[in-house]
Amino acid sequence: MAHRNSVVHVAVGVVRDAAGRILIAQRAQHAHQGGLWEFPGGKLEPGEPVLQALVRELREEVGIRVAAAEPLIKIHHDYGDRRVLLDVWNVNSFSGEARPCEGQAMQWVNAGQLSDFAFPAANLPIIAAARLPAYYAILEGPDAESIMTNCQRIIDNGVKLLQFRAKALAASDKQNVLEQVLQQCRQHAVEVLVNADLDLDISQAQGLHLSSRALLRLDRRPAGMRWVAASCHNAVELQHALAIGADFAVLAPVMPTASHPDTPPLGWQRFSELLESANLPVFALGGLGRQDLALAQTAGAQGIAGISAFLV
Ligand SMILES: Nc1nc2c([nH]c(=O)n2[C@H]2C[C@H](O)[C@@H](COP(=O)(O)OP(=O)(O)OP(=O)(O)O)O2)c(=O)[nH]1
Ligand SMILES: [Mg+2]
Repeated sequence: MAHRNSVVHVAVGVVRDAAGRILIAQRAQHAHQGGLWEFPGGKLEPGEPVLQALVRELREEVGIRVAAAEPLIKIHHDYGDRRVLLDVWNVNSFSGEARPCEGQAMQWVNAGQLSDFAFPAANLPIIAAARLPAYYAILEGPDAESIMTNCQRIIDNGVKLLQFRAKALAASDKQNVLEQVLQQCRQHAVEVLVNADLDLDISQAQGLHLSSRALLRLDRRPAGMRWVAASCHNAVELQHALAIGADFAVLAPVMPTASHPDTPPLGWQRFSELLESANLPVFALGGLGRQDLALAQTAGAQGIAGISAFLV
């Protein structure tokens, strides 16, 4: 029995096959959170490094040999009868065929199907993280033509998630340009979140992106949206994003950036500290490029967000 005040550190794997399907299993009825679905994994043994525990647990529970894993997200959760730290890793590289070694029910599912299964409460942000890509592009430009050119460049760079910000556009052009962007993105299966400050009809978009000011004005998640995201700069804003039920946040600026020359950058150390208690997928923004992805993930990020990062 775990001591009431100790935190149970758990290594968890989001295992993906070549087709991009994710492996889930059902927890034994008598176990903690029994009967619910989970990503395979288990408790670290005393003194055991987390990656070693991940490799051991995935071998014991589903019979695969992990070849490589990258950090996805860390979740702190208090179940009342137990406090856990879920240390979640992406596993895209493994050998052997997954099988239910402990007699548990097991399935490969598409990321979009994850919400059809009952998971423990702590898993909500893990499911968001598993569904989200590693890049989030912010679409800006001085006029309609440059916005459409930038949109195409972002798509050509393989980005699948985009925020329509377009702050500099004339108010009368915004709705029209948004519609063109939505059409272009739809053809390439790119999801679009619209910045809430633009005050547009977003019924055809996949989500809403809240500026930090818009975030702090809300006390609940806007209804009817597939994705709700928020721009954050500090712990208070991150906490508020979590409290209203946002799916993910963008935390900025990590590095010095030309667009906000007067804002002191957080740096990776502070960024990483803020993520320790975020319990949400968080993209790193500010002075970064696609080449910073591994660094960002090591600091606990979902990935990289940027304006110019995806135009080159
Ligand atoms: N593996 C896993 N555990 C999760 C998830 N979500 C979640 O809240 N948990 C919790 C439930 C448990 O309290 C804890 C995992 O412990 P566990 O019972 O699986 O540990 P274990 O595999 O070492 O099992 P055992 O040897 O103690 O039987 O983390 C998840 O997605 N995967
Ligand atoms: Mg387990």
